[in-house]
Amino acid sequence: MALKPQLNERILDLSAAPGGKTTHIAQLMKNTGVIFANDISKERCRAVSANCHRLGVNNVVISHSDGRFFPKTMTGFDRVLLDAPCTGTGVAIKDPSVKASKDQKDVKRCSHLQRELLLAAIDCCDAKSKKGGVIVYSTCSILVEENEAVIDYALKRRYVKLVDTDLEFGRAGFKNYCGLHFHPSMSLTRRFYPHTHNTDGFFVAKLQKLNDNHKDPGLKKRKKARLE
Ligand SMILES: C[S@@+](CC[C@H](N)C(=O)[O-])C[C@H]1O[C@@H](n2cnc3c(N)ncnc32)[C@H](O)[C@@H]1O
Repeated sequence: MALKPQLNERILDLSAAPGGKTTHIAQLMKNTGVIFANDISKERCRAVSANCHRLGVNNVVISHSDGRFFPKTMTGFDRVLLDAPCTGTGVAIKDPSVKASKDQKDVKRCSHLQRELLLAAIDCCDAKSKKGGVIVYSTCSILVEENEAVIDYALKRRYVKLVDTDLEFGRAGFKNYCGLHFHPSMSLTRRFYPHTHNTDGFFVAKLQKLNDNHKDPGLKKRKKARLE
């Protein structure tokens, strides 16, 4: 797992239901430390609770709130996972209805929400954490709008850098795509395809937080305009 949780850490799973990854993280942490498992859906939070009980997990605190506002409640996590809500284009092989039920509006809506959630995930993470300061972003979509474009947006707004996912297979993320140009480090992200890797279509990026400030994306342009 790209998140690489360590014993006794403070972990946040920002959109956690039904809890597949939360319970796996708990297992890797041998039930030590604490995992905050949040999801916007109260109904789906019940599934997180049921799965934790079923698997003997006892280091999880479950909350249901809109992850975009989570930094207002709590920050200072060693590691944060955002397994983001997405169009699910990567699982079309299992659920062909995705192909007909999603349109460009859904893609835009998801991409917008993913950007907001990723900034929130970064803001919840502690850049000074001795062991961590790590954020993992994943989707089960293969669309650039939901993956590289979201990461690129965050790189411009927060002090984070892409690091190796340590995953042994998968293709490199796109640095350029249909006239869009992303940060050169985008090759550190990983794409997975059903026809190549015999998995669901999936995307994973790992970010290291460098400091807790926010970047001002318009600053360079304004400085340049002042000099001209
Ligand atoms: C891909 S699923 C997460 C799957 C989970 N990581 C697992 O392994 O079981 C995405 C989740 O995001 C939740 N979600 C959607 N919008 C959200 C928001 N604004 N804040 C928090 N969670 C949200 C959905 O309810 C859904 O459960």
